[in-house]
Amino acid sequence: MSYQLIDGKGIAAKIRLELKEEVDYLIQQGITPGLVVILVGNHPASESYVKGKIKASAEVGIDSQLIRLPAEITETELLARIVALNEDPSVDGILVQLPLPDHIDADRVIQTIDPKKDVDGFTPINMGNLVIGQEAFIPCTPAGIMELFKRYEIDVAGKHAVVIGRSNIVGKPISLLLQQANATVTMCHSRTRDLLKFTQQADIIIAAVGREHMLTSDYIKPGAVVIDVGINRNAEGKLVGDVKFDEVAPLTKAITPVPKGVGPMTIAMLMANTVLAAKRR
Ligand SMILES: Nc1nc(=O)c2c([nH]1)NC[C@@H]1CN(c3ccc(C(=O)N[C@@H](CCC(=O)O)C(=O)O)cc3)C=[N+]21
Repeated sequence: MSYQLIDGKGIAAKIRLELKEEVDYLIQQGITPGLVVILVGNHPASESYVKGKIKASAEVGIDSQLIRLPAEITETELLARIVALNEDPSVDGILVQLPLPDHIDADRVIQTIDPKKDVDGFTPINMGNLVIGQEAFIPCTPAGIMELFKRYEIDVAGKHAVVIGRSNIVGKPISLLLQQANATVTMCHSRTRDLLKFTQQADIIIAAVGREHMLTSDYIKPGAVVIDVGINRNAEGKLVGDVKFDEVAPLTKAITPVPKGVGPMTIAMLMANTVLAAKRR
């Protein structure tokens, strides 16, 4: 069977071009969108993701700044840095790269970010507004997935979507967005019994597990749409998804690859949220 390969990388590039036009206009109005990325310590994967964010900012015309802080920084010092950025009018978006070192309470850090500058959409205010369907910054990965559905004209209304994973960053928000788009959503997770029974009924599968190649062909109903959110490093250091692509893809109607699927869309949506924050300035 032939399937559609969802080109996240290509769509993300297109979105960056669209955003650049908006940013050019904002700059003419005297508003240069500003994004600050805070990286604490040197988590190897974070280095690569942060680089992607800075590069995309430059492309779109967003004035970005990377603040590198030592792994030993105290929580109090980190919170003070965030408070200063909250008060800086040239800063539209603040992103604190996760994970943080163990001695720092990530929840407290996130709660310190001004919700108006929370371009990750991780603060309780934005999360809460998402839950009740009010205007909010939508977390970038789920926003990117919904954008892919839109651009590929994949209608989710009335479909059965099975979300595997219940994280605050992906599982919870994507399940809400799918419900708002009139899908019927089942949430599965590490304690779900007989996961197969659920996924085999799914028209749409969102795999956000974090386990290399766990989704094999036996999980799939023929003609399903499969979105792979996994970003696992295998033994050779290669980026691999949660989905065993080679055997799953031929069964699907459409599928995202890893890399070049959801990952680049996450960054594109971060750019979009930053532009939105600047417009609301
Ligand atoms: N506060 C915060 N916000 C985040 O949005 C956030 C975070 N912390 N911590 C880590 C995760 C992960 N994440 C990715 C972003 C881009 C790619 C991406 O561009 N991936 C490329 C490949 C990149 C590579 O090869 O390293 C791809 O899939 O094609 C992946 C993962 C954002 N995250």
